[in-house]
Amino acid sequence: MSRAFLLVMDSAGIGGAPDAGEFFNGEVPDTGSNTIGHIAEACAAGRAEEGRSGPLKLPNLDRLGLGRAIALASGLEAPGLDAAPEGAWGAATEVSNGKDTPSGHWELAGVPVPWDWHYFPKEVPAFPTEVTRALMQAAGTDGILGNRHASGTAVIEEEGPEHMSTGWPICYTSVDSVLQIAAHEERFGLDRLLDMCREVAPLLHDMKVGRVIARPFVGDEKTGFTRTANRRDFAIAAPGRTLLDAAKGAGRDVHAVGKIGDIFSMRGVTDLRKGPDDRLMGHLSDLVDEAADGALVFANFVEFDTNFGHRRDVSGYARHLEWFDAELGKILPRMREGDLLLVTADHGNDPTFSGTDHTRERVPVLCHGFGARELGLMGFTEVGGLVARHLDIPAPDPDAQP
Ligand SMILES: O=P(O)(O)O[C@H]1O[C@H](CO)[C@@H](O)[C@H]1O
Ligand SMILES: [Mn+2]
Ligand SMILES: [Mn+2]
Repeated sequence: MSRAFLLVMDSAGIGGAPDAGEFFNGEVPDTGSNTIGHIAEACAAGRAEEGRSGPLKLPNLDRLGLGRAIALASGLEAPGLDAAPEGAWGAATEVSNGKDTPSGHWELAGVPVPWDWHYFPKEVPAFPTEVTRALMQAAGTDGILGNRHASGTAVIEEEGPEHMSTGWPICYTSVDSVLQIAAHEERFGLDRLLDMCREVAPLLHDMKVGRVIARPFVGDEKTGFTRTANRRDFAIAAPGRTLLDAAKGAGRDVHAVGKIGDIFSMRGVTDLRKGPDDRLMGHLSDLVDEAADGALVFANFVEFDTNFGHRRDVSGYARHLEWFDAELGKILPRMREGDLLLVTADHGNDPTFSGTDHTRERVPVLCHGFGARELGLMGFTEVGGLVARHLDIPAPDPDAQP
């Protein structure tokens, strides 16, 4: 038996989604967005020179077939990504009606989202009275701050001082189906924030709001406020039998690295390892040695998205890609005979694009362990199917009980 390592570079899309025009950044449709492709172009043109320099260097991802996958997905010949593939490569197209993390991950794990998510309106207040009341009750406060669409880093700068004086939680949303709660780890308390999220989550899930997200931060008015790695997502449980359910049901170890545990509400997970991305890479490296035959290792690297995509930081995104690629170069030679390592993404977040939100894109499917071949265009669910077949476990099934 052999293992499967499924790695999600959060938001590392490669353009070309046929329905991109139905998704928006503000008023601008996502048509033409291409996260990795546009980063490669910006790097080649000398427009991504902060903390790095020159053309985008991703030799390991490219050897797996990244450049070919970008061309297949979007028609773009990405500068510097022109290696002859040694891996099995393709590009996947999403069908779920959402360009968010849970939609992408569930569908990759074999279960597309069967409902329309609820989104809060771009009004102030954004939340209906029922929700605001529930938030105040769960916090034990006389009010909440925010109550609008906001960027998470901006909203803690804007509302942080009042949060420190009143102790009221900062509640905000985005174009995604989320209710986010930011609170100071000491002033408000991390455990209290997590309890608050846990308490209001069922009400929001009933409304088909995908996630309640705890966004703890530290700092003060003088030095500024910074978010910590203690983010927690309280997500609706996936409908149907996911890849994780299938693996756990077959008696396999399922190692969730990063936010995978949160995204799947811990269902189908037997071991959870968290931390910032550099620590996640350490966990992944440990699991290359430790994971048992037949195990599924499912990892999400979130910083592409949170630190660079939403921040429209092209140099930062390029740096993180180059870091990931270099780390992958140390992991790949340590794969055992019969192991599968598959690198993919859950949606786009093109840092060269309009707005600050995700972009609807196809994603790469890059495999080590299947030899060199073209997998072509496929659906997101086929990624879960490929992994299940490799592990010789039942296929994920959206219509089956978990
Ligand atoms: O601006 P921040 O708080 O990082 O928000 C981002 O994080 C949310 C969850 O991934 C997304 O909906 C996006 O808006
Ligand atoms: Mn994501
Ligand atoms: Mn995001």
